[in-house]
Amino acid sequence: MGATEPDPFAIFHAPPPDETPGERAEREAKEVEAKRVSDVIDDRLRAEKLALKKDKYVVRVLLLGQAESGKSTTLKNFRMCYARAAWDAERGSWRSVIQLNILRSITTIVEVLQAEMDDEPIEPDTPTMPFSPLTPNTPFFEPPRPEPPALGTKTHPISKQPLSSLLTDKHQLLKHRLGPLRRVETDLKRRLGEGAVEEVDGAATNLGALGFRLDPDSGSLVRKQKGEWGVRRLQDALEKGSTARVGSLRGHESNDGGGEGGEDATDIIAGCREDMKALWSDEVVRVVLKKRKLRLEDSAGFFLDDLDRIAQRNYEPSDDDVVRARLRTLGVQEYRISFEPQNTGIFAERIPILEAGGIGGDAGKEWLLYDVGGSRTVRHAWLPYFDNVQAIIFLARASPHSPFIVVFPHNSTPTAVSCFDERLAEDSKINRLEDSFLLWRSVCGSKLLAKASMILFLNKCDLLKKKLKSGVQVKTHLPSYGERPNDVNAVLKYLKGKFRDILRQQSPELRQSYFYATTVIDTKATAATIKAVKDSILRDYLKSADLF
Ligand SMILES: Nc1nc2c(ncn2[C@@H]2O[C@H](COP(=O)(O)OP(=O)(O)OP(=O)(O)O)[C@@H](O)[C@H]2O)c(=O)[nH]1
Ligand SMILES: [Mg+2]
Repeated sequence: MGATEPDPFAIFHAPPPDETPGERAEREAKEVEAKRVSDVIDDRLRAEKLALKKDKYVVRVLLLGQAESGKSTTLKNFRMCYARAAWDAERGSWRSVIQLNILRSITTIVEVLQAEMDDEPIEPDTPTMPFSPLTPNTPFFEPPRPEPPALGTKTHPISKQPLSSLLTDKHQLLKHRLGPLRRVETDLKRRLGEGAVEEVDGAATNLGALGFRLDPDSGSLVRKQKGEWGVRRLQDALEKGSTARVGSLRGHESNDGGGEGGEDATDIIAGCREDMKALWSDEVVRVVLKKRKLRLEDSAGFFLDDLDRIAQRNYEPSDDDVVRARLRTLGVQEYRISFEPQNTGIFAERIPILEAGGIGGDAGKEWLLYDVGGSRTVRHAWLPYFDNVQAIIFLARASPHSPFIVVFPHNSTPTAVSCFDERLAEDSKINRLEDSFLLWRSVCGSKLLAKASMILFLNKCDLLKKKLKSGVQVKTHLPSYGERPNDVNAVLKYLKGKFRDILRQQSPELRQSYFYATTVIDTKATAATIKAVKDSILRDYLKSADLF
């Protein structure tokens, strides 16, 4: 239509010929309002379109796997490599988590000593889940079922050997002097946990079978729930934890665990450094721990060998400390990482081509990484995140694991420690591995995830190495392992084969897959793995989006 031609619709918009000045004012006001509303709608549509366009180019990666398999630790490695500024800003606030990890170890030892002094019997071994054949399509997001005791599992108490004669006034004194640390621990727990205390996967630790719970008011463990804590919003928890102040060791209760009059948790911990060191280095204490099958040095968040460095007033966590710190994830944590083209290898090569073609110049720059809680009770929270996922990084523990629960009668402190007890280890290990296989099977078989690349980390290779070196025979714990060599490479090959078979059988369609043997607390080695993973995810993403 030419610019000079009359608008045929103008008649519909024209004011009535007999319009009064009042009507005119009213009409004009209505027109202004209509225009405003129309503009708002247009803006919103534009924003939505832009967001949709941007969203299309966001790479979504989910970290999945059992509890304590190393998901959060892997994510820490990612952030250390590719979100350095945010990582540096957050590092200091991990101090309270590391302190809590230390306090947990100390109060556990104190509890053990008390149990030994009281000549408490060691509880019978925990009944374990019977090994069942892998069932196709087993849903993993169901609430946990109570676990029946293993068929034919014998429970006979470990013989009582009172060490009380070796426990002297020195131990009483240490116990007395370190006793108040429990209050600091309680306070840190309360702050870091933000009341988000949930029941934990019984299958992973056998605690479900025993039934413990963490009392949110006192922060102490009582039967029927679990002795760890978790957070929904990590940053919030870290911030709160880092400001923890507690009542003085000399007596008065803290107000909400803190307040102006309280001592800083760091001061109290620094003040107890020599006593904590004396406790941990005491030979009799080591014998008691061994007797009660507590291998703290192999447990998550172990820092007792670093007390000289960490129990200081001016302690600042190092990268390695943060990587080794243990804070259980509950719910789903989302992390955004923006990759800069110059640092992204394959991505850097492709960007000019993509931009020249005018398509998806931003493709693959923005990543959303989702870290989830791995215990059975929180797996239901994974499902809403399965949509539109580019890759799954699945963490499985390479190390045969036999959680052994020591039950303390007073104010119970259950501790799952990776150590081998011949009787228990066999069942527990198989169950744990079975759970991991079932989980992997469910993830591989999910139709929602059919197009996602699958990346498997067989993690905790350092522990595997350590255990094999100590003489543990894999076939004892995993009968199907047969007569294969009892060395790291053979075990990894065997596990990889199993996981690969499941992937092939269960995947709804052909997909990319990658397998890595990892020790994600080794940040240097992991940096290389993470880079390879990033590049392959990106390559697959660009291919799938027809941008490559
Ligand atoms: N020795 C050793 N420890 C590891 C390794 N990977 C992780 N850890 C430690 O194991 C503990 C548990 O790791 P997380 O990353 O918190 O486990 P997760 O899978 O996030 O566990 P949830 O949050 O409970 O699901 C932490 O204290 C880590 O430092 C490893 O390769 N070797
Ligand atoms: Mg985690």
